[in-house]
Amino acid sequence: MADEVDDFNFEQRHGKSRVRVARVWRNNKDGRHFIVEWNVSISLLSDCLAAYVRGDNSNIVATDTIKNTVYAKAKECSEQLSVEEFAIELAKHFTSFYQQVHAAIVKIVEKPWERVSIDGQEHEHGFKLGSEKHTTEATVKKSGALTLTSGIEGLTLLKTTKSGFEGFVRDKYTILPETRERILATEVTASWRYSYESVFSTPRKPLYFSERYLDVKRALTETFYGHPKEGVYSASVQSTLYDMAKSVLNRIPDISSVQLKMPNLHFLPVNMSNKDNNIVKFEDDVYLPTDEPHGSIEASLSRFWSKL
Ligand SMILES: O=c1[nH]c(=O)c2[nH]c(=O)[nH]c2[nH]1
Repeated sequence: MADEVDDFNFEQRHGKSRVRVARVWRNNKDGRHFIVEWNVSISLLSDCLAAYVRGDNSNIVATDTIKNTVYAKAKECSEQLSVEEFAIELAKHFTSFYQQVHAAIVKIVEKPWERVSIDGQEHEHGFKLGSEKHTTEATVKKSGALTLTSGIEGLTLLKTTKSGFEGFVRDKYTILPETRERILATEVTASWRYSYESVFSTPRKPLYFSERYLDVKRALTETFYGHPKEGVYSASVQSTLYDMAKSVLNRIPDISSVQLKMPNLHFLPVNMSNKDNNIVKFEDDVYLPTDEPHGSIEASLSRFWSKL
């Protein structure tokens, strides 16, 4: 919200951050339970200039009310839904219920609770925490205009071979030897934008976006590792990142752009000797793992003809 006030430009938003909610659905027919745990942050763009410049709160939706709405809407969701659908539902509520709210931005991070299996049998109500997190951000305007992005945080991948780095710039400060044999490890942060531009045009299929999330994760990991036996050679983090981004856009038609951040988590060869002995001679076996410092490599890829 940009306003002109006292000869200044003024922009403001308010909301509630890190509202934590868990929702359980119980299937009384087969006894299976489902749980999600969400950390919700909401920002409202609203006409409430008077609160800032005159101490007049008459247009303010209290951030406490914003927080309560998260629990009320979670209660209302009688069927299991994706984190994206919940974000859109919340944002729609704020923009349609309050005349002074022009737009709502809802960000959610989902904790990766996964059903456990005991002796190969899926447990009805037992869950353990997985690793990577599913994120989303929905922005909804009063008109129903939507921008929807989703993401993965903390997808940590490693392969012990089929990676190298050669042919890079060599100058008076370069020490790094060229190699066709190294460990490749990274912690992927991905975000992608869906092409739906209105809350009225999103797919109605239950858990549609949860399925797309799994598709993206599969595209990223399969491309990183390659075939289970042969693998695939990586000439650099850059080249693997590009292949991963491309596979997301090639496999999932309703994603219009994807951004990947892939730090290069180094595994340094260990060579140790003193004046008498070679204690450890590196033979692609003993490494010093380190994440500090790490290479930082990021890029985004979008379709030419996406409606962005
Ligand atoms: O895959 C890599 N990309 C780089 O840009 C780089 N730089 C570096 O020192 N090692 C690597 N590895």
